[in-house]
Amino acid sequence: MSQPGEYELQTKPILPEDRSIPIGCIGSGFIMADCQIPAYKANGLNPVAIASRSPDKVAAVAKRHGMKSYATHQQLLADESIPIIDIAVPPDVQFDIIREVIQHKHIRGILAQKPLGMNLAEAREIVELCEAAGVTLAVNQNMRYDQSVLAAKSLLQQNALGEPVFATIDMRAVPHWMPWQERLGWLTLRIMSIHHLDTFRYWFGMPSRIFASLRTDPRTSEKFTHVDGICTYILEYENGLRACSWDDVWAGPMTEGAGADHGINWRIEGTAGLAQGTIGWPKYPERCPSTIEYVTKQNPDNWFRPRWDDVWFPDAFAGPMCELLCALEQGIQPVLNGRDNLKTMAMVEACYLSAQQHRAIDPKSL
Ligand SMILES: NC(=O)C1=CN([C@@H]2O[C@H](COP(=O)(O)OP(=O)(O)OC[C@H]3O[C@@H](n4cnc5c(N)ncnc54)[C@H](OP(=O)(O)O)[C@@H]3O)[C@@H](O)[C@H]2O)C=CC1
Ligand SMILES: O=C1CO[C@H](CO)[C@@H](O)[C@@H]1O
Repeated sequence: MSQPGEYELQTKPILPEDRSIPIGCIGSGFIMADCQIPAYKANGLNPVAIASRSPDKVAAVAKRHGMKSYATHQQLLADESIPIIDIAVPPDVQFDIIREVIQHKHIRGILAQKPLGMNLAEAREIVELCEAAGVTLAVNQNMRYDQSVLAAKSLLQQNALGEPVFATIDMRAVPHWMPWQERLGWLTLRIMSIHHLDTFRYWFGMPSRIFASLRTDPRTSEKFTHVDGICTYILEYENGLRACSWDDVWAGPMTEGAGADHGINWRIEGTAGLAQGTIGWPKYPERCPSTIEYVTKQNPDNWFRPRWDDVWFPDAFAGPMCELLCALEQGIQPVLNGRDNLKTMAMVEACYLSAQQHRAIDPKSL
């Protein structure tokens, strides 16, 4: 029974009516093999075939998940029974693959990985090519489907917190290493901060200005030169809201043995209430659900602490694919559509520019 100040919160994606639409997967690394495909299967979706660079690895992943394996993605794309393509390859490889995908008239939808392009200009080209080809493009900004992020969005949509005043994401955690990061010289902004920037945009819309300050990660700078190690940024909104995040992917000398006190906390303060939570992925492979707790002026002595068993890695990875399939069923654009994602890409670009020029940047001007 609900009490005053208690809200119905969404923590799961909306499933498509028809879950049997065949999905073809390109890439067989961690995120495809251990997160995307298991999440699709758990929700009754239908990933049928997979292809990537190394046929032996692909065959092993295909066997594990009961899928067909193709030796090349070109062979997969030629299979006219597969209208949906799910891509999870390094960012510098993604554009060429999308270019090939849209040559095939039977393909109706693409779920691409974040970052959509190597930079905003490339992401724009991808969006324009997909639009011209009539292929629906969605981007896998799946932090939006982290259960606590969805729950917070529900609170905001129901105006439970009043006008948002101040919001923070405090990350002290080391993301899993992807070998191509060294080749690209990227550590945090296009890898992890892109999720936090996208989450702020999902919660509050597009900011007017971003001020970012970055420094190198002392551990990674021994391996390769980068600018985006530990990243801090402040988003300024016209209505006075300030949202900021510090993405500390070093987390103290954690991996050098000084203890493992790591995690991610978020908090939204509004004129009528406060919500705060944790993000569970840093404990992966342990299944550690994200959390939320909130209190409002309607019932000031009562903190509500709804809980669930689902986790971001892997469960939340069903969200963007469900969204794409629902959008195709209804003949509309997914909320996570490619053109909309250009705003998130612009926010990332604004962070790079801001840090370089030591001034606030309006992402809408890029
Ligand atoms: N949305 C999210 O939460 C997350 C998104 N990601 C994104 O997903 C993507 C993949 O990440 P992840 O799985 O962790 O990375 P991995 O390095 O584990 O896997 C990359 C995959 O791409 C394949 N690949 C590499 N080069 C090529 C190529 N030239 N042509 C075709 N395939 C190629 C690799 O092949 P091979 O098996 O031969 O090495 C491998 O199967 C990245 O864009 C990353 O940013 C990653 C983590 C989380
Ligand atoms: O997108 C992402 C989400 O979180 C992961 C945590 O290991 C990152 O590595 C990744 O790139």
